[in-house]
Amino acid sequence: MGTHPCTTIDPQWPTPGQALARLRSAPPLIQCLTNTVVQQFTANVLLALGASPAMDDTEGEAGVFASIATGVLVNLGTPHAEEAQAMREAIASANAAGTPWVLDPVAIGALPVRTSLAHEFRAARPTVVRGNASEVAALAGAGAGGRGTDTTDSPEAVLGAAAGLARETGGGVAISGPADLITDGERVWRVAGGSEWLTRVTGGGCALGSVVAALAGVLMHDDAWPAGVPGGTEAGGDAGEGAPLGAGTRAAWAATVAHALYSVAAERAAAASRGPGSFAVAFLDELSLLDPADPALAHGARITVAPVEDAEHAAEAIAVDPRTAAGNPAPHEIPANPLPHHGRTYRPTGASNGAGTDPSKELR
Ligand SMILES: Nc1ncnc2c1ncn2[C@@H]1O[C@H](COP(=O)(O)OP(=O)(O)OP(=O)(O)O)[C@@H](O)[C@H]1O
Ligand SMILES: Cc1ncsc1CCO
Repeated sequence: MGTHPCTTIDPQWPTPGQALARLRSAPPLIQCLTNTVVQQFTANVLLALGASPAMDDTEGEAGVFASIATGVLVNLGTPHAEEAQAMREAIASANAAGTPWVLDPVAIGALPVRTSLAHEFRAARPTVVRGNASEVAALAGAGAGGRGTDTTDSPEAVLGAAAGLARETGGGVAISGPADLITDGERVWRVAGGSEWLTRVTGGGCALGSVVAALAGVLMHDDAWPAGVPGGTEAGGDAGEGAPLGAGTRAAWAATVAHALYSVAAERAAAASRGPGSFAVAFLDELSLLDPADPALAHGARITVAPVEDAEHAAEAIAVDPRTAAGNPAPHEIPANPLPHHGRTYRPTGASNGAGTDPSKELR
């Protein structure tokens, strides 16, 4: 490859469409130890995509289940004592089996039980950490957390901390927001698009974690993915031409693919929705209708990449909206919410581009 590996997406890496085809040809079994609020929505999201969910968070059997699962989600939204113990079992079992697992540190920062658990689990080296910007910053030791389950930071502002976290765990770190940022510690992939309606349905981020677990399960041990491509050490670093593709880089790319699939389905659902209720239903429909051959699921359709050594430079580079590039879909106009919204104007937190800075796209 003549080009610096940090600024290219290798054409040999599976596209979102190819990854989706592989997922559907052999549906991954995804164990979700997740919060009580989002269990059904999460299971439905996985089913709609083509994966097979199982919400086994029972102490004494969660570890047994993790030994046969394709991927595992550990989400700290409602971390009761028994579930916390089940999480320990599942993580130990997943690590022993080499099964990818995703940590979603929901609302950590000020809350002691989940914050302590998140740091305990971080030391077990999650394949992917997925959270909103405040959650990722808190896990990286660079922030005090958000407002409950909502972020008070932008993904761009916490990118440097996220990259440090990725280098420490040797995995990928994914930050959701108006545009999603995913890093392996060396470079950052930006996924454009999506829909603000995802923030108005509970579990928009939590279910995304399960989709990341599904794609990591499909792609981490994918034989069709060439092993010797530029860029990547064990920790995801840039080892140069011909070096083995690191686990961290694979994890970050699997997470990027998951975010791209999610983003396309959300945009299409938003176009067919009147509000959060119809959006949630349409989103499940659109996930199931995703077509692997759709040009919107090619590499360049919404994914851009930049080096992360200099986080400021990376934030600048990725601030260029790739949707203006040839072959990309026009950004979807989010319809105004026709319902009164408790007399307040909803402003997406942490917006630095796209819908977040366009007042015409506010939900009122
Ligand atoms: N302003 C926005 N515009 C478009 N998409 C958005 C916006 N904010 C978030 N999203 C999308 O919503 C999804 C969930 O991200 P979010 O940051 O809300 O997660 P979260 O806070 O962890 O969610 P939760 O804890 O409610 O499950 C992601 O797919 C993200 O891309
Ligand atoms: C609302 C809520 N409370 C704890 S977890 C959760 C789901 C969204 O994160």
